[in-house]
Amino acid sequence: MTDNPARTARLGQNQYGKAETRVVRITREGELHHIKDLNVSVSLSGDMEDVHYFGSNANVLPTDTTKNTVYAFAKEHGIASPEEFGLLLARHFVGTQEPIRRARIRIEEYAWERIGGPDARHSFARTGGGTRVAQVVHDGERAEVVAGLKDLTVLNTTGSEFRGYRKDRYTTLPEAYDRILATDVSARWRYAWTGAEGEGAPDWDLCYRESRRHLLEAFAQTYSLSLQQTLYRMGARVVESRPEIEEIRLSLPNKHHFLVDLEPFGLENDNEVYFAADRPYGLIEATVLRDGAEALIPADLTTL
Ligand SMILES: O=c1[nH]c(=O)c2[nH]c(=O)[nH]c2[nH]1
Repeated sequence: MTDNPARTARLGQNQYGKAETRVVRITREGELHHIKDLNVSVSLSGDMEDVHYFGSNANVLPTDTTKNTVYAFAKEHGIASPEEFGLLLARHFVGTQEPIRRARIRIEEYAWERIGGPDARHSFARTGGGTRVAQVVHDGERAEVVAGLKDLTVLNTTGSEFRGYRKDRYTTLPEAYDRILATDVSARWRYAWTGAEGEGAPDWDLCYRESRRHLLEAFAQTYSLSLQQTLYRMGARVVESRPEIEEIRLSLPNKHHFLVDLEPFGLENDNEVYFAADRPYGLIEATVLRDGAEALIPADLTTL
């Protein structure tokens, strides 16, 4: 079987797996406990014509099994980093199941910080400060690792202008000489590493920590003439500082803060009271590449 039973239709791109398996792994060193908290989505593809055309499940590893594998691997291998855990899973599915040719593992990691003072060993609070994300794709030969973060909310209370822009008969926006600049940073960066023989893997945790730090420092240190300019500086800082990274894509909503008109109350608003609008928002997105690198991160980060 593999013949298409229909005359005018054929199967296109397809993938399957268990989405959003939530796994919490506790590691205990005596009374000192460590926590890793992940949301893991598995997508497998390969020789899947027969299940779609004829309902033959002979090539289908159940999605339930992929979920169980996530839990079993958390026990057997622990979770060093989302990138490493994703690579372990991707290599396992492609390496042990003949019909599966490609595995994509997407992981979100929720961070916890210790609470309870100096003696705290087993109490944690979920941190704000964004969610770490990683995606690993493995096709039996090459690996591609794209990592990043999302929902990291940042704000500058000064050091931001927006003026000198084009104006037409619909333009009402007043020029801003000193505005609030706020955004939720969503960033994805692609590693040059492909998992070839003898190629040492990057230190995933270090690269994550440092890239996050560079993004935040560039946001804070850039005197902004537009969010576009700030975005470019943030991306360029990462590419210039981390040789492991070939390409970074940023998606930055411009979280507008409008000065409230206090005149009706006989009060002056000297850049002190703002209305924080949640929508609509400007959406500024761009990729920053190392010279000579290929742009491989998709334009729409919500699909990644
Ligand atoms: O930083 C900005 N970039 C824009 O393109 C834009 N457009 C707008 O209305 N406000 C802003 N701010």
